[in-house]
Amino acid sequence: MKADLEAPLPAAQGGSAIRCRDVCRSYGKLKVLSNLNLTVPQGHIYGLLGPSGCGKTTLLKCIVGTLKISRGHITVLGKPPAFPGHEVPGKMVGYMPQDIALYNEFTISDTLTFFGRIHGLTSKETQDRMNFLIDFLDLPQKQSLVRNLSGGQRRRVSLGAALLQNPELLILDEPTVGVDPVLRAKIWQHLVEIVKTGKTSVIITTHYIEEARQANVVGLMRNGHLLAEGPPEAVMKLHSATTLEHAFLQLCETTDQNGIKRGSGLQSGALESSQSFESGRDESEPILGIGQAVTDEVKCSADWKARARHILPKGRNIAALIIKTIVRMKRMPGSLCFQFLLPVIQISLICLCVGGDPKGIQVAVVNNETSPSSFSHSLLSFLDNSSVRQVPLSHNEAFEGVYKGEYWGVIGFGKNFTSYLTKRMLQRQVSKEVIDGGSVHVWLDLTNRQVALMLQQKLHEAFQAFVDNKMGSMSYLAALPIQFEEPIYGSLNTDFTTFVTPGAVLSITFYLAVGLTALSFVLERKEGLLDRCWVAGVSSMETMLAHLLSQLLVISVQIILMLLFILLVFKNPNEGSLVLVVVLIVLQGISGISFGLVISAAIDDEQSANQAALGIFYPNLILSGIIWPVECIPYPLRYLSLVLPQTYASEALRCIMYRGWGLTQMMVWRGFAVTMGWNAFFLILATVILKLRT
Ligand SMILES: Nc1ncnc2c1ncn2[C@@H]1O[C@H](COP(=O)(O)OP(=O)(O)OP(=O)(O)O)[C@@H](O)[C@H]1O
Repeated sequence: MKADLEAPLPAAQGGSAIRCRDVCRSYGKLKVLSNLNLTVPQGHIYGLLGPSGCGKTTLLKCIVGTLKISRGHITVLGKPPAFPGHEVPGKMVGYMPQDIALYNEFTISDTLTFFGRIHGLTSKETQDRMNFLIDFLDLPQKQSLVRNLSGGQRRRVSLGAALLQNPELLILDEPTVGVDPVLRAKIWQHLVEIVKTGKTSVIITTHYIEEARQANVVGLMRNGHLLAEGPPEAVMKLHSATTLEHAFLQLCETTDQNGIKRGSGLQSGALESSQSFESGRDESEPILGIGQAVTDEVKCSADWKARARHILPKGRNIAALIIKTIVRMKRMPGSLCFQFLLPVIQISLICLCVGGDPKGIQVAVVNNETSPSSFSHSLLSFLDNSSVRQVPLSHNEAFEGVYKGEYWGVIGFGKNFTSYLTKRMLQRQVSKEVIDGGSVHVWLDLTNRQVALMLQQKLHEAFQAFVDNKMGSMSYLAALPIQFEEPIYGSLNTDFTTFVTPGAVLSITFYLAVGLTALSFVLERKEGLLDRCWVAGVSSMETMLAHLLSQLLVISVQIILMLLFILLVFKNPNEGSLVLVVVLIVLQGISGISFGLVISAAIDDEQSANQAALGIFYPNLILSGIIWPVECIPYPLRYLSLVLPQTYASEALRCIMYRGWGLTQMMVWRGFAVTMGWNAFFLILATVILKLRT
């Protein structure tokens, strides 16, 4: 039978473009590829056929290196994928994933230019190839936006991106879905043409089994096994079938009858001893573990320079990714405005609505003195009218109003308030009755502490002003024996907003960066864009760096706008160095980006990413001492609070802005150190998760 299958291959083109030996891959407990052997000869078209879910895409992802195999061995164009110095992933391979995997905001021209940049093509080379591909693939005008194209047109643009750099190996995952029969024939004709040179090899999956007759070799896959591999005519002949589809059915029946079950380990025996066009493997061999010696394993080595080049990020790729982000931003002005305006709106709302003094608080006044020249009237005239609205009422009405929630308290004066207070001020010894009658009595609704505290403070201020007015230079006689001198830091009229603002700026910068990073990466991964760029030769490190740099541009504008608002519009004080202020906020933005990378590395869908970001938002905001001082947090929780990214950073920013401190002060450098520590931790964690998940 083997002889049958060996016969009709076209002229030998040298070695194999792809060799898979005993390849295994699982998703959790689901074993998708099981001891799979496959060989794509150099200069041939290999049609990989099989029912939906049999593992074709998984195999292609293992071949291009976006998925790591659990066991076995793969060589692509002579070396394992992602081997240092090897251009797979990279320029040598053109990959068209099953998903469209194109940036919707790009035009056709942008798309091809982007991949041209990554492959290091000159503008002229890209233009020439673009003109050819637009004509060949019957694409609309190159300035057409991808999002406005039909499904079939997008698929053809995706194919164009894979063909752009004339790669040595083309890996096409269902390129002809949604393509009309004329164009499908044209694509196959093109593939046949390009392999004729012997330099290009193609592996293609398709649901249209019959179109694979144009392939030089077909591999029939089922349940993660390769059932047969050989030239289409030979496979059909072997099963006395007139169509490939029929041959495939026959093969499935035969293997079912032979009791070949998934995971039994017998499949490769069935294939290699009988139906593979390639010979030479002893099926009694054990399945290979990683790192075990294999007879046909290619031994590769790379010197330290190649390894260093492999690890070091390439400026060309970073530049291409940054340009990509800028082009996308330009195409989404609404989203860009939102990114710039949202932090300004948020910080403005905080400055306007959080921490200020309550205004227009209704208070019932029960004044039993009737004379307008009485002390009670005089004292009430010093009460801040913008904060406290006095409503003169009878005793009963006043208390009823408070019980109904109409007033925040009752201020009461006895009918002899003026005479008792005068006695109290002038006489050394007075009776309790005089003390009582000469006091302002206040009953408060203390359910709102801020309102109650403000009322207490306003009453104290009014009394002090009244005493100053009545007693002039002798006012100290009626003052409390506690004197608040000029504050050392801050000013007497500092409100709580001043405390909240620095932490809020950090928190807004951090969370916007988390959200935008996580969302953009999760969406790019979901749409297959990250994988596609990776196969084109962009490393995870380059992707992260490019995102970091482009996001820094956005963060810088956000920070400038926020600072302009808090310093110039809301007149927040800043006694310290503006440079330190900006650097600390930028570092917090980088923390946000790094944390967003962690989320996107660990989570695949946007809903879970949103949940993760939201899940930590409130606990972090509350525990970081941003809206309420850390000193109020009970002890075991306070330790947790102190290790969070924004706790020491907020304190440091307040110290810079309000105390004018610099980096020599521990409370300032500690904020910078903790932020940088978190940055490093998040970046390392994201890299480790990414590595573990491939
Ligand atoms: N990321 C993943 N996590 C878990 N299971 C997965 C994942 N990707 C694929 N699978 C499962 O692996 C199996 C093989 O999927 P794969 O996409 O490789 O099949 P396929 O042959 O390409 O199918 P189709 O022809 O429909 O594209 C399927 O059962 C699929 O559900």
